[in-house]
Amino acid sequence: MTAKLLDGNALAKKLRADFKTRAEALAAQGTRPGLAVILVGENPASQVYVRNKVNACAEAGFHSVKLDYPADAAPAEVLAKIAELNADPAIHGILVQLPLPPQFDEDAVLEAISPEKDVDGFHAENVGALMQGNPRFLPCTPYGVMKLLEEAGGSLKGKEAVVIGRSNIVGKPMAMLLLHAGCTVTVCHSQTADLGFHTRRADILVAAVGRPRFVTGDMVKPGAVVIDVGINRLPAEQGGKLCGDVDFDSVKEVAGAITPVPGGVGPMTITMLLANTLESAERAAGQ
Ligand SMILES: Nc1nc(=O)c2c([nH]1)NC[C@@H]1CN(c3ccc(C(=O)N[C@@H](CCC(=O)O)C(=O)O)cc3)C=[N+]21
Ligand SMILES: [Mg+2]
Repeated sequence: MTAKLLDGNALAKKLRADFKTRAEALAAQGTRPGLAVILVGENPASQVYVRNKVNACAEAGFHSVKLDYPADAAPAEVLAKIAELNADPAIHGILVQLPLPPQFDEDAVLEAISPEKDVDGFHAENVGALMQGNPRFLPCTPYGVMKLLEEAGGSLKGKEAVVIGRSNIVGKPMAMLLLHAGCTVTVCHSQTADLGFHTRRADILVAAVGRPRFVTGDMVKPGAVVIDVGINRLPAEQGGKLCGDVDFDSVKEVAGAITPVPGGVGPMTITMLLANTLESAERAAGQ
């Protein structure tokens, strides 16, 4: 292995210790950071993520509430709860776990969250603010990736960055953050003609495709920083374990630095959710 391992668990632990100190200081002045997480349905992966988020809050000294709805919940009921949380002074962040069941209009739900409490950064107002270079909340996964890149060291200015994936949650905001950091950014996707041509030019390569082990060593420039956003559960007959969008074994021999799965981007996503909730609470307390 030649690549340096970018350890998301270690960085998350360091950042969360600082958040805990800040949360306790804020609580001593009467404002304990509070997060509400809404989960609709019984998707087992979503249940794990939501439980991890709630546990992370408790460990950092945040208040949290978890609201569970059955898969056949009426959208109006969830929207009424969001309105209630928008007005609740003990809640500084509201997260509705995605995906939602088919009877929901996801955009309508995201727009119902107060932009001041939209700690996912998915509300149109916050997406627009990010585009303009005036962000209120950075979307947690791309925000976590920027922290990992900071940890990798070296300036981002003038670097070639390639993002594979163009989702609203990861690919698009990721490209915007890299652009703001001074990278020359290329966004690749399923219709990209010659993917390898682009990825082999990347000093920084971010994979958010949702296909297990999609990025292989031959697609990577020697010395590149490779960030794996993928979380794929392999079928039971292949061991049932988690794997990323990057073929770790071949890429680690070529890259200069690489994130593992698990233990890379995932724990940083939750960490930046805490960061946004804490920031929101600090703002609410007038700091
Ligand atoms: N409104 C909304 N906001 C989200 O931020 C959001 C969402 N919906 N829907 C689903 C995705 C996925 N996501 C993850 C968070 C943590 C890990 C994580 O902690 N992963 C661990 C492994 C966890 C495991 O064992 O399954 C790791 O990579 O080390 C993964 C994935 C947040 N998401
Ligand atoms: Mg895509």
